[in-house]
Amino acid sequence: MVWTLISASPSPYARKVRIALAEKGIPFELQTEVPWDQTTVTPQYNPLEKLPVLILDDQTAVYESHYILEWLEAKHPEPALLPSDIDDRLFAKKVEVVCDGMCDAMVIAFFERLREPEKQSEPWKARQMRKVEGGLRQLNTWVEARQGQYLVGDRLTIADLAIAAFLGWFAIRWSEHPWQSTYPSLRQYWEGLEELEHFKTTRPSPQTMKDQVV
Ligand SMILES: N[C@@H](CCC(=O)N[C@@H](CS(=O)(=O)O)C(=O)NCC(=O)O)C(=O)O
Repeated sequence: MVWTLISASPSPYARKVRIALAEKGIPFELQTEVPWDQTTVTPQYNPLEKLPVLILDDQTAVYESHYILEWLEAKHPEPALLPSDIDDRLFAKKVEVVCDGMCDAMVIAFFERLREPEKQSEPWKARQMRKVEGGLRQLNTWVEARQGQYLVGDRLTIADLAIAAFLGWFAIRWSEHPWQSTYPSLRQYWEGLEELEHFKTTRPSPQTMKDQVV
């Protein structure tokens, strides 16, 4: 029996896991859902009602993308998606923290904008977008300091998966944002990753939400 990954077509969090499973040669069935619709089965597997969820042969579930990646690294260490040097490992995880946090801020801002205009909080939206702008500045600084194609060391790591997952999603979620001209090094690094086999096959696409969320 193969594992099942509950995913959503735009999900940057799920894309990290889809790439990691493919890089590690682990077969899995992709179950694409809209977690915001009442038809979703996500809550049956994750009390936090969030995807991605990796469902194992015994129907137990692994959830929270950063934890799923840590779990995969522990259970299927080859090929490694974390460097062997402990400081490089911790740095790769720090990069994932920033990218996941930028995704979280974008999700909060997205739903704030779904409220009636008079119910939207401008300072709350501004606070979320500051996190995205600060995160982009930080990613660009890190990318400009890298040695080669990858962010950490000379091989693909979760840092690359996290940055590409955020930027790929951001590029469709907020296509008019000027980050690609403001940060040409970040764009060039991201474009290089998107040419890799398992990045090509996991490109994000928009989803249609049926039910009211906020
Ligand atoms: N911290 C979580 C965030 C996952 C998350 O927010 N998933 C969204 C879907 S998507 O934004 O990735 O497309 C979700 O299931 N949201 C449903 C909910 O929050 O109730 C992770 O890293 O896995």
